[in-house]
Amino acid sequence: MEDGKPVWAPHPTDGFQLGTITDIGADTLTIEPLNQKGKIFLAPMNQVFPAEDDVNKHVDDNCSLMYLNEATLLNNVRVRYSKDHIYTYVANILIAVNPYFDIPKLYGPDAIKSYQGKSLGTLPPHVYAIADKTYRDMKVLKMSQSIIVSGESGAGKTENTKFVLRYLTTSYGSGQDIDERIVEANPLLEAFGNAKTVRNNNSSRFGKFVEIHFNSKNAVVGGFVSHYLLEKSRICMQSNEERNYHIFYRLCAGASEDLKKKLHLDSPDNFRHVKTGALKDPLLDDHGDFNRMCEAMKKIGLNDTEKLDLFRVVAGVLHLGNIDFEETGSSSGGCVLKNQCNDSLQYCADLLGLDQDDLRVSLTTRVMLTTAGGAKGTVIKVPLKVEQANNARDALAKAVYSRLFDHVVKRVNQCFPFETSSNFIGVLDIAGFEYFEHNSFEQFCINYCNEKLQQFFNERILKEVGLLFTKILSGLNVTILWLMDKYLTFPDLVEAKLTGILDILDEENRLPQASDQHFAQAVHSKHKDHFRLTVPRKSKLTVHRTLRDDEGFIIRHFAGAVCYETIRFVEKNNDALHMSLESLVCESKDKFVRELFENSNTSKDSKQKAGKLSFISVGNKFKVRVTVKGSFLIVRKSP
Ligand SMILES: Nc1ncnc2c1ncn2[C@@H]1O[C@H](COP(=O)(O)OP(=O)(O)OP(=O)(O)O)[C@@H](O)[C@H]1O
Repeated sequence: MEDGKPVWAPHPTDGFQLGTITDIGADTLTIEPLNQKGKIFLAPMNQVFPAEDDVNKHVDDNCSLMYLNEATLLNNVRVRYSKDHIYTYVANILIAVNPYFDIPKLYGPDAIKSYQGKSLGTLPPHVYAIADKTYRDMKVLKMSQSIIVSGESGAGKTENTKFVLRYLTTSYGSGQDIDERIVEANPLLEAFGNAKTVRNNNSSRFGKFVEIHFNSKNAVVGGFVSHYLLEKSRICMQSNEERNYHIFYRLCAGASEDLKKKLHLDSPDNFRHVKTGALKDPLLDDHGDFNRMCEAMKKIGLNDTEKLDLFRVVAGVLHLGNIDFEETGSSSGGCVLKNQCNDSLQYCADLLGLDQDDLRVSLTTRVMLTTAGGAKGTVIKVPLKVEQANNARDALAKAVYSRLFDHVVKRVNQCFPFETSSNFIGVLDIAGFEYFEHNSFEQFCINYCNEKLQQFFNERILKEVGLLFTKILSGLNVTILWLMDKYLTFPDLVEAKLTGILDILDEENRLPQASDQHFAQAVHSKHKDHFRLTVPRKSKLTVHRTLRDDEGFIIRHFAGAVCYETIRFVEKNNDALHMSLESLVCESKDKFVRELFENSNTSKDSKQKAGKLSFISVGNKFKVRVTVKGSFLIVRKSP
């Protein structure tokens, strides 16, 4: 840092502020802010960085800055964002800042045309440039390529994913129906898999990997969508300012009177599974979105019967949620349906093709086969307590809706079939990093996936840079030492066999007296001195400091520390549906519902046969291995 020249020094809210150094201490520097003369402050020496000569000038590529440090990189992105240049390169990685408004002409047909066949850097940074580079790499290298879109929730991942798909199908499509279908599949997927959250009115609550397939002449021939881990807990419960999946509200708002009558639908206020969250949002147009979704369904080739099948099951889940139980008061314990729920039971049973009485019995009892004593293999019906029946009802709702979502994705895939393909371009868009005042199992799973992706990113980039350095420095006697311990400690905390948080939780689920408190205690005792884990009372926020050690834990993620409240972790980690309910839906009179549960292997599970409510771990389904080749796109929320 040169004498008298401006530097970037830490700022409590803005990240960094410009100032000059007025004094130098042993470990600190005295800084005088440029815009607040005389208001000097001390800053740690390693957090003060040299500034560019002209801080208002910006460059397309962060690598072209004279000084490369956190402050200059951020400032460049900020200056560009203020001029509506939302994209910035870091070599062949693209940073995108969410503008939250439509920037005129940024994505129009002319823009698409202008980026076709152009090398990265020829034109201003753009998501189209990344898409085109990926396409050219696929063509030249004759290898499939992938783009990873990463960023916190609401950063713009899904929007940019859609721009990539639109660009590739428009530029390199075969000009047939299929190009449009690949793009039009999104409104349908989003209707069933997206929801309003505190951070994003259209938040993806599932991960997807969209492949666009090309023939030997490098023209689009079809597509394929893989989906991961729909957030099931949302189907039965949402926090105050959030909503359930869009489709529930859209159907209530947009269905014709005739359809509403058929499905016994009225306002969402009348359905337990949707009324817990925010019902109305002035920015959401459920009626209009219903019509847009129906239009998209038509474009991708869904007929009226298929549409009705989907809507029928959605309505069935809504009515199921309205079934309530009360104690029988008899000595055998158990519960019965409340009288006022008989209509809901009937509607749910009719819409899902179930026998009303069978549904009633399956919700309030579970079937067990005796395994010891008396006549082994005798079927007995065990009455459920109110809480157990509530859990059974919610487990059924989650199972039916998630099977429906699987079907939607499968049906979407049938809309752009291809017989053979030479290569594909894949775009990975997973639910983004989340951090709220209260964070639960859902945030833990989502953030874990994001952490894995970040880890892959770090390893890949460091490896590439390492190889480059090794090449440059070969011949010189230099050892390259990578300080990666901070990244490497994450997997053993979460994934390690037996001692990782996911295995500790599974172990808890298997205990006869499983409890959230015991789980949290086990996490702390097994990772007492782990760099990434600490107890809630060490949080910087008062709200977390009130939690006891057995009520939560803090994980230091790559994107910041998050305090997880462990209440209901055990319950949320269990995906099992008891045998009576599973067999009931598997044998539905309704062909569509029956098919949703085809290949349902849980019904054949031996533990289920023994009559136990088996445990199916949700957390374990999140254990991921990311092995992708290709380009990166990092999206950021606007400052
Ligand atoms: N490039 C853009 N231009 C205009 N608006 C945008 C752009 N990117 C994002 N937005 C706005 O921001 C909202 C949130 O973006 P998006 O849904 O893509 O976020 P996300 O990163 O996928 O979030 P999540 O992880 O919650 O799914 C969009 O609904 C849109 O209104």
